[in-house]
Amino acid sequence: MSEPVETLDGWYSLHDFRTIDWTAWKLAAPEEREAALHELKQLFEKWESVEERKDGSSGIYSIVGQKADLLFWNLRPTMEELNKLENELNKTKFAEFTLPAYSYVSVVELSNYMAQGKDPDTDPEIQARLKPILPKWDHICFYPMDKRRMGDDNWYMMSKEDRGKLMYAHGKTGRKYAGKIRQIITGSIGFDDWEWGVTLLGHDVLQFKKLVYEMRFDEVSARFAEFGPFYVGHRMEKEQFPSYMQV
Ligand code: VOV
Repeated sequence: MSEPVETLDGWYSLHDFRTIDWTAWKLAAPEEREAALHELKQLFEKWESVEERKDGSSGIYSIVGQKADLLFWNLRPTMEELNKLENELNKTKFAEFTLPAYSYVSVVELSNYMAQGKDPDTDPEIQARLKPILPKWDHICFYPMDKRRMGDDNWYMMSKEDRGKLMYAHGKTGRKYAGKIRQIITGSIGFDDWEWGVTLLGHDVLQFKKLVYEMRFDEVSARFAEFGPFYVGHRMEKEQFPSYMQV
C-alpha cells in the first residue's frame, strides 16, 4: 500500500456563489433596495471586524460569465462558524434577491511533501499559510479538482516518494509566478464533491491562464489532474457594492 501524505489543516472555507435575480431587484421599491443594501453593508462590516481580529478572512468578488454573479468567500476557524455565517447571509433581505449558483466547502490545506522539519504549530510562515488573510489582489480564479484514479494513472497507488518528486516539479512551476499569483489550496475530501479547491489570486487576470496552461505540461497535472468548472472574477470593496447593484 502506498503511504498517505500528512496534511496540515487550517481555516475552514466556504466559497458561496450566487446569481442575482435582477428582475426581482428591479421590481423592488427603492426603499426596499436601500434597506437590503444597508443590512448587507452591516454584515460586510461584521466580516471586516472578524478579519481585523484575525479570526477569519472574507472576500467579495464579482464573477464574469453566466455561472454566477457574485462570490462571497469566507474563511473561519471552524465549520460551525461558516455554517452560522451562511445562515446569517441567507436571512438577509439581500439574499431574497439571489439564487444559489454553486458552493464549495473545504479547509485550507498544506501537504508535507516539502516538509522542512519546522514545527507547524509555531512556525509563523506555516501558520500564516494555514490561516490566510486574503490578499486584496484584484482578480480571483476558482476551480475544484481531483487526482485521477484510473488504470496506471492512479495517484493513490503511487509511492510517497514518486508523488513527492512530481509535487516538487509542480512547486517549481508555481514559484515562477511568485508575486504574480497567490494560490490557496483547500482540501475537500469528505466535505465536497471534488478533492481540492484551487483558488488563485492575481493582479493580472491573464496570468491565471498562463499558469494553469503551463501546469498542464507538468506530469502531475498532465497525468493525474481532473478539473471541475472554472470561475473567474474581480474583487469588490464593500463601498463598490451599491453602484454594482444600481439599476
Ligand atoms: C502560484 C502557484 C503555485 C505554487 C507555488 C504551488 C506550489 C505547491 C506546493 C509546493 C505544493 C505541495 C505542498 C503544499 O503546499 O501543499 C502544492 C500542493 C498542491 N497544489 Fe500547488 N502550487 C501552485 C498553483 C497550483 C495550481 C494552479 C494548482 C491546480 C493544478 C493545475 O494544473 O491547474 C495546484 C494544485 C495543487 C494541489 C491540488 C495541491 C495538493 C496536492 C496533494 O496531493 O497534496 N497548485 N502546490
